Amino acid sequence: MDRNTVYCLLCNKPQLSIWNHLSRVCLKDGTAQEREQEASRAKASQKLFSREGRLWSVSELQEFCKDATSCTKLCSRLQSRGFIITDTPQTFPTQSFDKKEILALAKKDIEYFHQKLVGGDCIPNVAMTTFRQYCEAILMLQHGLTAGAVQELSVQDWMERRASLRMTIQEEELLECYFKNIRPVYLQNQRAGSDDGGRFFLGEGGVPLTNPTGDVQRLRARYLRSDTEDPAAGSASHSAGGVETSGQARPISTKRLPLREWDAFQRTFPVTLNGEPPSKRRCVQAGFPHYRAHYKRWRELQLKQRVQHILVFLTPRSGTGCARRGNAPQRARVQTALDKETWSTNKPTVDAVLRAWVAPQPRIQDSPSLMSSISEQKWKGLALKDFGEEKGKGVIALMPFNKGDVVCDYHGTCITKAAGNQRRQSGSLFFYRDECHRADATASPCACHLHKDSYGRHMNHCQRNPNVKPQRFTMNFPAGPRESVLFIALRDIVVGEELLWDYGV
Ligand SMILES: C[S@@+](CC[C@H](N)C(=O)[O-])C[C@H]1O[C@@H](n2cnc3c(N)ncnc32)[C@H](O)[C@@H]1O
Repeated sequence: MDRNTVYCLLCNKPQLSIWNHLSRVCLKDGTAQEREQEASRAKASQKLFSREGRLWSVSELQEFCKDATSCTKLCSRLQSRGFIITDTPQTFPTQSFDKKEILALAKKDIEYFHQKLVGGDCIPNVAMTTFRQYCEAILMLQHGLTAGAVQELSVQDWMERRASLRMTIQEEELLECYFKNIRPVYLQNQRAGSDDGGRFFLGEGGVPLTNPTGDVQRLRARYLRSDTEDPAAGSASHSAGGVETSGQARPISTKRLPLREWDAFQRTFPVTLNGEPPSKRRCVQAGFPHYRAHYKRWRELQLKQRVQHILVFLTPRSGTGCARRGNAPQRARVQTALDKETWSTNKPTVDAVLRAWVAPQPRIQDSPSLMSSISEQKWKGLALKDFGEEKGKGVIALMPFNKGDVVCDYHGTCITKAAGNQRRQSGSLFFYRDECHRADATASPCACHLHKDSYGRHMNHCQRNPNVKPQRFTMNFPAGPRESVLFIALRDIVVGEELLWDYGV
């Protein structure tokens, strides 16, 4: 090609004189200024291509070309057309490359959802799971951690020893994003009586993972599917908002919907309580080829919304006396509530509503889950953090707390005022105001939990802007009433915030 040849970016053809070409063909009706701009754009593009565009590295190609054979073919084709290929290995790597390729294939999706999470957006559940699986895969495939080590990784390891993992900045950002945005959601899902064990990786229900190897396999299955389009192409082309509009997409299951495509679909056609899913024509016109899978998932989410709507309707409001607190609603009442709606299709059944029903929260004093947390000293969503010499340890939130939530207790023995005054030198006495008793948390570990350090005694002081306050409750334990001091959130608390209370000193 002549060194003056420039590709016209409007017709994508090589031109010996771009200016003449634009004035005669592609911009013959344009102004001189428009031609000038277009010619500069084409020349700049040509320069960029000569400087950088011919250069490809094998590792870059491996991102798009999943198996070694295709990658070898692609390299030789590009070389035959004048491209320069760097870092060509003697033979293409086999085993280790095959394993790691999943990181490259899923990368675009993960980066997309990373942006969303960092920007404060919610992402679909399936995207959260994939994101977590990707983080596990980074540690196992890129950094050689065993499945056991990934499973055992603790929150303290992450907060204090993550440097030893020697991750890249981007890898560290992804794992921190999981920690700050996804793990807290899982913790909030946790059922009473379950325990996160202080582990870094949790399943959707807020309990430790049991099978990181299986997770990496599931990640592979999502991206290395053989019965649909090339996953790399799927990931790259299904950009948010619009995707392949030409050609027939083969039907796929809802589980295999490209993640970003579903996310974009939900934003384009939000699921509403009384709406209809979009028609196939609208769906395809908007650039979403997998109509059936979208349609099915849209209806599944609508059904969930409808179940929740009926449950809210059936929840007793104070003073109405329509159902006794704590009792599941009667079938007839559920049926009546359903009959009041105008839904003719996608209508939940009475059984589905009853299955989703959860008993309303009992009063603090009667809450079995709080009593269990107090006796077992298991409080979720908290961690100890070392703030350095002067301040020492403190407690931080690992999940959001709402104003009024019980965060943890001040675990100590109840002693008399006189005994408390004698031990006053200690920094771990809690003084009930205008009462004749003290809570003493001096002993650590305490006699009742020899292997545990309680959170309450490590909470630091803040006079100006405390976010929790201690409050005394008489808890109605089955064995009899017991005095407890509970820390209550004074406002909404976000992940990573230190919990502080006003010592009143
Ligand atoms: C109940 S302990 C709190 C936990 C303690 N930081 C630890 O390492 O276990 C109270 C002690 O923590 C330290 N402390 C509490 N709040 C502090 C603050 N805002 N600034 C500095 N030190 C503080 C003081 O040494 C105080 O005597």
